[in-house]
Amino acid sequence: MSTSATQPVITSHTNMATVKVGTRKSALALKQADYVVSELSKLHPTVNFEVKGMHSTADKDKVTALYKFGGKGLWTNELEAELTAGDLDMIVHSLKDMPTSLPDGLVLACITPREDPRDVVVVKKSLQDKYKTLADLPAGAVVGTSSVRRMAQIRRRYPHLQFKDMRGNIDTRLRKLDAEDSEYSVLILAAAGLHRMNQHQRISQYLEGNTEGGGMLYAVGQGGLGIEARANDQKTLDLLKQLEDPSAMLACEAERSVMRTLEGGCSIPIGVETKWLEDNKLRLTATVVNVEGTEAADAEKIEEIKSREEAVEFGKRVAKELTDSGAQKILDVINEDREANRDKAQPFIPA
Ligand SMILES: NCc1[nH]cc(CCC(=O)O)c1CC(=O)O
Repeated sequence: MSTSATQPVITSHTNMATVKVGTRKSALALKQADYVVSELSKLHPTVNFEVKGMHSTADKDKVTALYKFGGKGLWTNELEAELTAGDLDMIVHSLKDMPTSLPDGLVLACITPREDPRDVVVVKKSLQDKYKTLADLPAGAVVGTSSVRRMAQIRRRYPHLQFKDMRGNIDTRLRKLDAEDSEYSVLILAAAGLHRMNQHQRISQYLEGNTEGGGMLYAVGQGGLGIEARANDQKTLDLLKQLEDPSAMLACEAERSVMRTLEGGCSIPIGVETKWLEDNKLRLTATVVNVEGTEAADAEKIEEIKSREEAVEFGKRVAKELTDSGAQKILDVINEDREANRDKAQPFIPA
C-alpha cells in the first residue's frame, strides 16, 4: 500500500522502538504485565510492547525463609540491573514486593488501579464443610504462610493455631494445601493474587482491621502494581503517566512511607490498612507485631491528603506513632535475628 496524504499524523511515540516490559516469570506476574501492556496499548495504539519474564533470587531459592533474605530487593535486583542497562524500559511489579527505596536512576513511575488489598483465608478442599473462618479452627490446626506479618498477626489473635512455611506460586500453594496428606488446614493469601488468577471461589474469609478479634492488616502496597522506569527516560515516564490511579498512588505512597521510615524490608511484620473517607481524608491504620504475636504496636491517623508529598509526610507521622508505642523494640529484635542468620541459609522453622 502506498502512503497517502490521508494517513494519520505521526505522533512522537510512533517513532519509538519496541518498549520492553520486564517482570517475574510466574503466571501471576505475567498476567499483571499483560494487563499493563493491554492498558498501555489502548492509550498508545501505535507503540509496540514486548513482555520479558525473568526469574528472581527468591524464585530460584525456595528454601531460605523470606524474612532471612533481609527483604530488600529480593524480587527485583536482577530485573533492575537490566532496566538500568537499557535492556528493559519498564518493570511491572507487585507493589508489595518493591523495596521502599529504589536504586539510583530508577523511579516508581506509576501505580495502577489497586486490586482488593486484603488477605484471605483459603480452606483445604476436604475441610471446606467444616471450617470457613480462622475462628472456626481448632487448637493445633496448621496455617500455611511464609509471611512473618501474617503469622504474627494471626498468632496475636489466635494463639492456639500453628504455623508452617508455605512457598511457591499460587497454584503450587493451592495444590500443596489440598494434597490428601497435607498437614495444612488453611492458607493465608492475598485476595489480589487469587482474583487475578480467577480463583475467587477459593476465598472463604476476607481478613481486615475489624475481622473478629481485629487487627488483620495487609502488606504495604498489597494489591497494587508498581511500574518502575529510568528517571531520565522521559518518553516512558510520559507513556505511563495516563495509567496512574491517583487515589491508589496516594494511599500506597503513604503506606510505603510508614515502612521506609521504620527502615523495614518487605518481610518485616508491618500490617497496614488505608481507606478514603469523605473530603480527601485518608485513614491509615498500621501495626507492628513481634514474630511470637505477643507484643504489638498499633497506630491510626486520619488526614486530608492531596499530593504525594503530603502522603509521604503522613506516613512518617504514622510511623512515629508506631515507634512511640513500642514498634522499634520489636523491629530491633527481628533485625538482630536476621543479622545472626546472615550467613546461614536455613529453612524456616516457626517457633
Ligand atoms: N509475596 C508474594 C506475592 N507478591 C504479590 C502477591 C499477590 C498479591 C499482590 O499483588 O499484592 C503475592 C502472593 C501473596 O501474597 O499471596
